[in-house]
Amino acid sequence: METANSGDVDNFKTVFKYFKQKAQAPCYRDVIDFQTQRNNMTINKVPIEGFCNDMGLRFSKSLTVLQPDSIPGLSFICNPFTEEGQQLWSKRCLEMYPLQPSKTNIGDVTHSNDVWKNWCKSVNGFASSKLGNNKGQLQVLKSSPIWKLRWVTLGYHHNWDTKVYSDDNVSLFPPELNQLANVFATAVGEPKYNAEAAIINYYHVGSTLSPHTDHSEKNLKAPLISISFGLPAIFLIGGLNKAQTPQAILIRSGDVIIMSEKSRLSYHAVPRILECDVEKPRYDPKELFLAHSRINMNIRQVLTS
Ligand SMILES: O=C(O)CCC(=O)C(=O)O
Ligand SMILES: [Fe+2]
Repeated sequence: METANSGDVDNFKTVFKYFKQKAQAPCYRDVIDFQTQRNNMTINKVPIEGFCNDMGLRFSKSLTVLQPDSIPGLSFICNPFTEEGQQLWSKRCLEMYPLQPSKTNIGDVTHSNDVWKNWCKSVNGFASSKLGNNKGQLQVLKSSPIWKLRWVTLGYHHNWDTKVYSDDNVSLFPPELNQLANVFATAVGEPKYNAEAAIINYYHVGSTLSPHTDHSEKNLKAPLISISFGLPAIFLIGGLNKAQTPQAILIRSGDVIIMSEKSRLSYHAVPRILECDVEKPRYDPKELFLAHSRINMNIRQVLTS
């Protein structure tokens, strides 16, 4: 049986370092791509009638939930969002969720709404000056305060030092995000799911998220729901200890991962954000941000009932 600590072997770290390396591009042959691979997995078509209004979801009748045999408890939904739906949620993550009463890594600057406005002003400047050069646009993005945004917490604010959620540190969870999380929770048989906390992670090419488990929630049975937009990423998921060699999964914009049962407490990480060619300059602030970044909404239920 697996224990929480099985000696000092850290096979997770080896795989993490392999995909993180900059010296040469890793080989992606063994990375699971749910868009093209359908062997050795359960495929569930789950009815979701009555749920989809205003949520930006593509399917009005059912969701296809993929559950690979090799990762017990993990469910994957290939981008269920419309193009407009992706824009809507990305806009919320950039314009709305970083404002008070959220907490962010860039503190009070964001509270005054200046960061986003400043970025919009720069992009409007591109349009009027016809700054049609991708390199130039990326340069401006990198020097904008928005580039420093790394995380936002919603609802029960995750305390990064104590790793404890407290009733003294909680704000209203966005109801529309709870509604969206509930669609995905229902699709894996958890219709009573109540989203009470979320970490929104912002990544750029070169950013990583180290191997960890999420176990601060009082309720360790309710699934973790993870929704991503923007650049693709490699996601690693292992077992209850770091000795288990993790599997690599390709996540694209709009993809949803639900970690329940055994995978709820499994080690996971993001070793690499994949760069994409930006063919043409962008003149929309959120489109330009997303052409060079990845946003992940990581949603949790904290309480037991
Ligand atoms: O960015 C991701 O895909 C995962 C984020 C995550 O694991 C977390 O926020 O705990
Ligand atoms: Fe996590």
